[in-house]
Amino acid sequence: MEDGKPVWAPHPTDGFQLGTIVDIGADSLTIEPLKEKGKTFLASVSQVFPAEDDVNKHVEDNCSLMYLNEATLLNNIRVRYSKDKIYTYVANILIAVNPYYDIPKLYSPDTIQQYRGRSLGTLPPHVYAIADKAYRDMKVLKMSQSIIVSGESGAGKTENTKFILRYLTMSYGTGQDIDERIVEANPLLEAFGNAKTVRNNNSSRFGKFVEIHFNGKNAVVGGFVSHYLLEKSRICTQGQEERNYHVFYRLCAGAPEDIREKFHLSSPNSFRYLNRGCTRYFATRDTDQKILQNRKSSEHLKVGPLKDPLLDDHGDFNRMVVAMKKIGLDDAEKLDLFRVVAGVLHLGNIDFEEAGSTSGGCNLKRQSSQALGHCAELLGLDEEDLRVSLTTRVMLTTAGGAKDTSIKVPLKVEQANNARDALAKAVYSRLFDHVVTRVNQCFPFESSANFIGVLDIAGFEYFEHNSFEQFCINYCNEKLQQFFNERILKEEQELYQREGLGVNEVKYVDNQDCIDLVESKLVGILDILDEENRLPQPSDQHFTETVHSKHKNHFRLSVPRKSKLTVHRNVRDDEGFIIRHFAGAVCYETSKFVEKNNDALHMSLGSLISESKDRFIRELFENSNSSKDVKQKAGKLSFISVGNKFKTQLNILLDKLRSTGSGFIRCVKPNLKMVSHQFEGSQILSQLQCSG
Ligand SMILES: Nc1ncnc2c1ncn2[C@@H]1O[C@H](COP(=O)(O)OP(=O)(O)OP(=O)(O)O)[C@@H](O)[C@H]1O
Repeated sequence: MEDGKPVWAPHPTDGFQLGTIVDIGADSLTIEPLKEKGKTFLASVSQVFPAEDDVNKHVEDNCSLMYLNEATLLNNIRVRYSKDKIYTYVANILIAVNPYYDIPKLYSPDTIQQYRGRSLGTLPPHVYAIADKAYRDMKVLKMSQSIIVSGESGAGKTENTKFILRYLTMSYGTGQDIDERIVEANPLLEAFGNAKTVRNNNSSRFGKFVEIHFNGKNAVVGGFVSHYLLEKSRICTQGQEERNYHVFYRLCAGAPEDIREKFHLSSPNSFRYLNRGCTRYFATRDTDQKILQNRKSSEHLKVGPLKDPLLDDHGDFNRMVVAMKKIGLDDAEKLDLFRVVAGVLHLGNIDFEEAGSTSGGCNLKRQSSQALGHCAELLGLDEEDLRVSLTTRVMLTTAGGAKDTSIKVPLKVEQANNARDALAKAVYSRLFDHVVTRVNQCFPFESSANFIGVLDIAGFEYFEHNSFEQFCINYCNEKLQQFFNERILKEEQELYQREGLGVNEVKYVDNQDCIDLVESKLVGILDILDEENRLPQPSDQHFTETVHSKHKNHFRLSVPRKSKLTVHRNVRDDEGFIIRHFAGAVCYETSKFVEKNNDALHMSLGSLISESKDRFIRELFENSNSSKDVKQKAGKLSFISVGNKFKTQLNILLDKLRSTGSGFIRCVKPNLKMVSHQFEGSQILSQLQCSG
């Protein structure tokens, strides 16, 4: 840094500000901001960076900045964003800032045409350029390719994924039905797997890897979607400002009268699984008038609809129906899907009260009988069987003279509530699996030469309270970061060395120890959790204590009281742990880890649902709780591990990624208000740091 020349120094909201160095201390610098002459502040030497001569100039590739550092990179993105240039390269990696509005012509068919077959860098940075590079690499190297799209919730991963899919099918499709089906599959997946959260009105609550397959002549022949970790807690409860999955509201708002009657639908107000969250519909002024008054919640009637340029529950219902038709679902299949969604809503309305006898059990509340009837009817169950299965649990005796005799154990109100919610989660998540399977059947291919896969999965997450969901997603991000390091840093450096280029070694932290902490056999956190689940009386506390005792001096693990944040210091040692991730330390609260790690229904519910009179419901539960299985497992604790299933899926995914060429897109959310033209520097900086 030269004397008197402007530098970038930290700023609490903008990330960095321009200033000049007025004094140099042992390890800090005194800075005078350009905007506030006469006022000075101290900054550590490591946080002050040289500025470009012209800070209003911008470049398409950050690597061509005179000084490449955190501050100049942030400034370059800021200047470009102010000119609607949301895409910027860092060598081959694309940074994409969410504009939160439609930039004219940015994704038009003409633009698609322009990028076709053009090398990276010949046209302005664009997601299409990354898609085309993947295609050309696939063609030239005769090797499948992957594009990893990452970023926090609301950063634009799903939108960019869709742009890639549309680009590839439009540019390299055969112009046949299959191209349209690949694009049309999205609204369907989004209806069942996306929801309004405080961070994103259309948040994907599952991860996905979408493959587009090509034949030997490099034309599109089909597609395949793999999905990961649907957020199940949302099916039963949502935060006050959040909603359940879109399909519930779309059905309530948009279903024609005959469907509404058949499935006994009404406003979101009247369903427990909806009315504890936000019950308003997304609508425009016009579409709001199309929704019948008796389908609107009191909240909606009072404050009006939610607004989002891309969402409209009434219109989206019709679009969803059209998408179903286009991908080949007939009317009966469509009604099957709606029926199960409605069945879940009625199931949620079943309430229990203490039985008032000495049994310690519970009964259904009288006013729940209608909900019970509707639910049983829609899910093809016997009303009485459903009542009994929700309020009692069957156990087989394992010893003594009466071995293998089944006994009915009454459930307490809280246990019955849990059983009901577990059934709702199981039914809905099976339904979601079915939607994905069905989507995959609609673009089948017999064989393919290569594929281009696009990974759209949640980025690193840390909130004030973090649970099993964040634990899984951050474990996934550790694995992806390791892959990124391997691909971008390690392989590039090896190349430089091979070619004898004197490039300074870029240091990065190997995170294998963190991955091992989670996934090692027996001593890894996932295996410790499974072990806990198999105990006769598993508990979150015991699990947490075991984690701490097995990894006492692990560099990556510590107890919550060592946190820098007060909220975490209040968490007891047996209530949580801190993991030092590559992107920062996260405190996980382990309450419900045991429950969330188990996908099995209790025995009575398992056999009830898998023996439904309804063919569709039976098919959803095929290969899971078959009655034979259940009987065999009787006496033992039924347990299906969520964590280890995810680990297996993730390892398959990573093997796949390692066997393909790769491209990376880092999506950035410009502000927390979800509005256009607002660049909040400091939080963007932390996203860039999180992405390594
Ligand atoms: N390129 C874009 N142009 C216009 N609007 C965009 C663009 N990218 C994103 N958006 C807007 O931002 C919203 C959030 O984007 P998106 O759903 O893709 O985020 P995400 O990273 O997938 O989030 P999540 O992890 O919650 O699913 C979109 O619904 C859309 O309104």
